[in-house]
Amino acid sequence: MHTKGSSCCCSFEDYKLTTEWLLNQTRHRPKVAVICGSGLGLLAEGAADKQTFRYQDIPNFPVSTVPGHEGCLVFGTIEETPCVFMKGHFHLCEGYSLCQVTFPVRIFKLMGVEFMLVTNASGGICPDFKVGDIMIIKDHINLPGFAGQHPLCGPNDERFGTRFPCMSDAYSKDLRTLALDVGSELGCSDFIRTGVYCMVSGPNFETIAEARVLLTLGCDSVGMSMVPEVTVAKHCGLKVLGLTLVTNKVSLDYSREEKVNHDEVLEICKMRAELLQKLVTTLIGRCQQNINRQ
Ligand SMILES: O=P(O)(O)O[C@H]1O[C@H](CO)[C@@H](O)[C@H]1O
Ligand code: HPA
Repeated sequence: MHTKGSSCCCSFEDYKLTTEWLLNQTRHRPKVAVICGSGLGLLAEGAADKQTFRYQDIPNFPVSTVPGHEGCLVFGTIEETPCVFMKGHFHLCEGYSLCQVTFPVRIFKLMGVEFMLVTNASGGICPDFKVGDIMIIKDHINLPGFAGQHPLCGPNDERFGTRFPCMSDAYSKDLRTLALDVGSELGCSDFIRTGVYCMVSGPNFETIAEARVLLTLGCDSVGMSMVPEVTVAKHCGLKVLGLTLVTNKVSLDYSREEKVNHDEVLEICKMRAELLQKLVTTLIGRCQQNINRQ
């Protein structure tokens, strides 16, 4: 794997090599992939028959450098659904190219994954949002993409998808409806929201002027990840659900004294991890019913 500007630096052979390595090391054949954002690695704990690989031991895999990202791939089953969990993912601000950030998504596709559930932490922009709310992502704004930092820039490999993919339905409507239903069954409708997520490159949290711009643009929450993975997943035909945990309220007002920091973000993730795990586990069971019906 080599780096070439911001465009794709991985060849089809790189993806194939990693996929074959994993398929040779595990008997699991995942249908669902779950990407666990900051402090949300616990989501993998509900899986049975687990097999774990550290990122540094997987050929071509980047390694996690952000606190709260354990850096391992966990295969297992949830209610008989074969799954793979990424305990930790990669960020542009760690210095990775977007091709490296999204590398695992194409591995999942080549392994036979059909559904991808992405979770992360974000700051609430919508004034109605409260800390601890879980937002089902309806749509996103790819702010780095506006500036040419886009995971699909560079030569297009038709084996993954078309040159100009449609992104108006990146987040599956069926899965969003399912998530709302499951949330209501679990009695957490009060803090389940739906909205538009915006990705910024980070690593700094937003200035107040930037936060006001995001509000004007129609963003409900803001974070430093997820959009590249979702874009690449949609490009290669995966069905995607995005859940973001609102870990802090983004300051829109110069008189507000609170200052956000990553420890606080991890603290809120810890507080909500058990509930998110229940939500994700139940959703995976329902995805299986969907797979069986196909
Ligand atoms: O997106 P995840 O990995 O959850 O991490 C979130 O938490 C970090 C900030 O505290 C940022 O990296 C933001 O994107
Ligand atoms: O306020 C935030 N801004 C950007 N990313 C984040 N991740 C958690 N909270 C935030």
